[in-house]
Amino acid sequence: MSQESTSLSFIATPANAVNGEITVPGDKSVSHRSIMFGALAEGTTHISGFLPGQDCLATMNSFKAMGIEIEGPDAEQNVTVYGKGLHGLTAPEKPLDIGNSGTSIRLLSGILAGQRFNASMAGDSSLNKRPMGRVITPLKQMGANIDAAVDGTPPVVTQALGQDQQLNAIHYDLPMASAQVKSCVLLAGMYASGTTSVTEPGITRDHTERMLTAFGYPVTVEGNKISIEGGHKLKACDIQVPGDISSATFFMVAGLIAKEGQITIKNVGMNPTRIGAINILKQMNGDLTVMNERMAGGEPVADILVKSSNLQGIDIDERDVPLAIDEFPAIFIAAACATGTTRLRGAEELRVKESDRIQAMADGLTILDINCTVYDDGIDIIGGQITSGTVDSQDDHRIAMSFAISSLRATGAVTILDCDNVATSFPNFVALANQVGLSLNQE
Ligand SMILES: O=C(O)C1=C[C@@H](OP(=O)(O)O)[C@@H](O)[C@H](O)C1
Ligand SMILES: C=C(OP(=O)(O)O)C(=O)O
Repeated sequence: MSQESTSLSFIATPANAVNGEITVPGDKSVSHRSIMFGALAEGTTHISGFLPGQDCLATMNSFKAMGIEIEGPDAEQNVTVYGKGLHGLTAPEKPLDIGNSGTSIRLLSGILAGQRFNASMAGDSSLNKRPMGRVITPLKQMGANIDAAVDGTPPVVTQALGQDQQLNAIHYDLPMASAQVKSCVLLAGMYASGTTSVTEPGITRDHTERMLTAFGYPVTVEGNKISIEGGHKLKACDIQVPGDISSATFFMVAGLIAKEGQITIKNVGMNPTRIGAINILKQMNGDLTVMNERMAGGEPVADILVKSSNLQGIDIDERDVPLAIDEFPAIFIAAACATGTTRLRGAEELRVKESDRIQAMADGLTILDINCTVYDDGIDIIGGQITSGTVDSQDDHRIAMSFAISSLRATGAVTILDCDNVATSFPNFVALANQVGLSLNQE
């Protein structure tokens, strides 16, 4: 499986102002799903604005290994997927290498559970520590022959369904607010006889539901219950991937904490299930203006104007947690630069991401002389003066990028170890950061 990372470091030296207009790369969740649905659809799907990050390329390569012809991404990030229908995948010759991507392995588990061939998936050292029991439990209830290692981590291994066997439809109450688990069960539901449904304990990103509809597959949403009947078809369509709000958040926080300046971030996806970071940063007194709201490819998008602000600590509303789940490392940097204390609770899911993001951020903030107290499901951060030092990203892209922007308010250089995985979600982060005025070097 994937090699250990080769230890790229970032050296971020303080800078006063950020300025300019940028466009961030395509949304990771939408890019993954565009390949998956395109591959399982009948006809040719054209994708524009695809994210050429390692995570989405792992999804693409997995479908190529299962016989799907895919062209691109070209220089404009266009991708063409020649779909073969719900039953057109063929057995991969080797285990699928999923790299660093939790979304790929969990959504693919739902798809592979419905196939008539055996398959196996594993990834890098970070992914191979993440919990897969959360998808294996509902898939086994559906009659899938799927397993992971004894401790519930990858490899995830699926055995072919028998010639006359189909998955059973189930109702599943999600034990945690997870769009990956919800999507996994809905994808398996396409291969089940009858209607499969899930209820979620909190609203999570709804890109799967939106894309099923865009591909002409009926899906019903009633409150927090989503239902899908097996046996329908996906029909190829064109997908415009919006800019990733999770990537944009690093530049929102950069613009807010910088002592001077303003940044405009163009074409950011504004799906209501993803805007928790905007809600939280506005409550912290952040000067963010959402402009030119419009629809593109079935998803709302807008431009965001960000101005230097005096941030205030807040108690984060727990309802915003799943809507901002990937943005907390960057929000913690905003909290470190705010006046007073920011309190987060109900965010235990942060402990099972690419790293334990509560502990990884607390470790780095402590090295930079910011006081914080860690809880099982959250953290208190007391705003203060960020100093300088060497922090470990723990191989987690979002931890690396968050500490890179912390340098805007540091008294000296912030060195960040193990930054290779920034390429999983944001390949041109360093170039864009330097373009707006950060001082970021790599070695
Ligand atoms: O469905 C998705 O595309 C994602 C769901 C979230 O994970 P969980 O479902 O584990 O919360 C998120 O953290 C991840 O980056 C992408
Ligand atoms: C958690 C993340 O991704 P994944 O679960 O797909 O690895 C992320 O990108 O922050």
